[in-house]
Amino acid sequence: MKHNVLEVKNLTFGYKKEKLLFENFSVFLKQGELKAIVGDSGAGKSTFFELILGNLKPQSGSIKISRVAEIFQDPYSSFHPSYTLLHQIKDVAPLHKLESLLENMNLEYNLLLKLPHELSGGQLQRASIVRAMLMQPQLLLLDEPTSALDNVIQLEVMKMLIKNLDSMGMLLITHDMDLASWCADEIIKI
Ligand SMILES: Nc1ncnc2c1ncn2[C@@H]1O[C@H](COP(=O)(O)OP(=O)(O)OP(=O)(O)O)[C@@H](O)[C@H]1O
Repeated sequence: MKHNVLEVKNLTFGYKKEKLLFENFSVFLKQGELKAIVGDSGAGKSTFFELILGNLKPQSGSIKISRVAEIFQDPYSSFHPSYTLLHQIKDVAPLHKLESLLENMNLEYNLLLKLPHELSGGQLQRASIVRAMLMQPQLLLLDEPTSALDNVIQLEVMKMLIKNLDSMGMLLITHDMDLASWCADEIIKI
């Protein structure tokens, strides 16, 4: 039986009491599932991730999460500019799985010896996926992970992410309905 890696029950939250972004909102996510969160600008998508990560407190309801990692929109913001990628990857997790992950993500080891700005956006986003995977999360939060990349690379990066879906659940924020329909088990509109 696949277990829930995220349980959001009857969540109510608003920055101001008179303007609630979520009212009795529930989401359950299992290992091996990918659910997409879509909604207009300002609907509360990023706020939802902040609530899941515990950076904001709900007015009511409960949120239960498993070990979590996050991949951001802009891969350059995921890494410190003045240290090599290898340095920043080995800081988060043991490296024993590195070789197969690099192969999986189609990345040369030598690229890890470079500084972030020496890589292309697509290469760097793949490196940030390698780092997230090394953390062996059970829940992976993806906030527009491919929006800073060009169209061809977007699909390639999403395919590589999905290769890892077996061992975790993924929640994907996206504006791209085509992408959501292509990869998600369920689309949640907020
Ligand atoms: N710290 C804050 N204090 C007060 N209001 C906030 C705060 N952060 C966000 N908001 C408001 O809450 C609403 C939801 O913002 P949020 O960033 O979650 O939306 P979003 O769906 O992620 O939008 P986008 O698609 O544009 O990134 C917006 O109206 C925003 O102005």
